[in-house]
Amino acid sequence: MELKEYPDREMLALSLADKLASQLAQQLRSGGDASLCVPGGTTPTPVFETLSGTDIEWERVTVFLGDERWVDGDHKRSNSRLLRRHLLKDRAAGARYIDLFTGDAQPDDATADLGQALTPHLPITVALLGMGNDMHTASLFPGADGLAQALAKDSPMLMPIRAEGAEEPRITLTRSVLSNAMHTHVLIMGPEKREALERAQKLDPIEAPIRAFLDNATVHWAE
Ligand SMILES: O=C(O)[C@H](O)[C@@H](O)[C@H](O)[C@H](O)COP(=O)(O)O
Repeated sequence: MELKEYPDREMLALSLADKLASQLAQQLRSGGDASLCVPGGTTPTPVFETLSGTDIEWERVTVFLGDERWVDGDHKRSNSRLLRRHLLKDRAAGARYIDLFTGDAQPDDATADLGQALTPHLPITVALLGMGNDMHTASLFPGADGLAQALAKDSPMLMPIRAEGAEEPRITLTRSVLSNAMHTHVLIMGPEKREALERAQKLDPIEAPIRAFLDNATVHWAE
């Protein structure tokens, strides 16, 4: 794991957006299309705002979330809504977007079709992960139903998740997909998350799911 500390959140957002764009561009230059997996939550908004204006060939980039809350796309807790407002606009409006919320009654009904839609875009070129203070990432929450299966090296690509720390059922990409990304970045801000990261480094993924992705990751932190 590499830890990058920034003097402030603005510097972090500018520098990280630049890094993500250059890794996508590098993949595009090599001739293939690229995929970008991003987190929901509140932290990534400034990174999305900068990234959306970067000059790469977005038409050849497929964007999807690492997890989605099972709510309509216009619900205030929808991660897709956040992406449409802050990332999939400006130059990045040209990107292809795979929406993990299918409108099925339950996330369980959506995993097979979504797995088919995502497969052509794997391995993920660039994965950006967030982390909660409880050390969850994507919707891999400590104590969630099925967490051991989601963290297995041969996990199904996507799983429905129900967990105490989550307000609604969710769908999440799992270890087998997220840990195979060509480039992995973790974005955290503030002292509590820094402390949680340090705790996670000493724990097993079943207690600290972010741990499963740290070995090959660059962690970006600002106060
Ligand atoms: O849908 C979600 O909630 C996320 O994808 C989740 O994994 C998020 O990255 C962390 O919970 C951090 O969230 P914050 O950035 O809001 O602290």
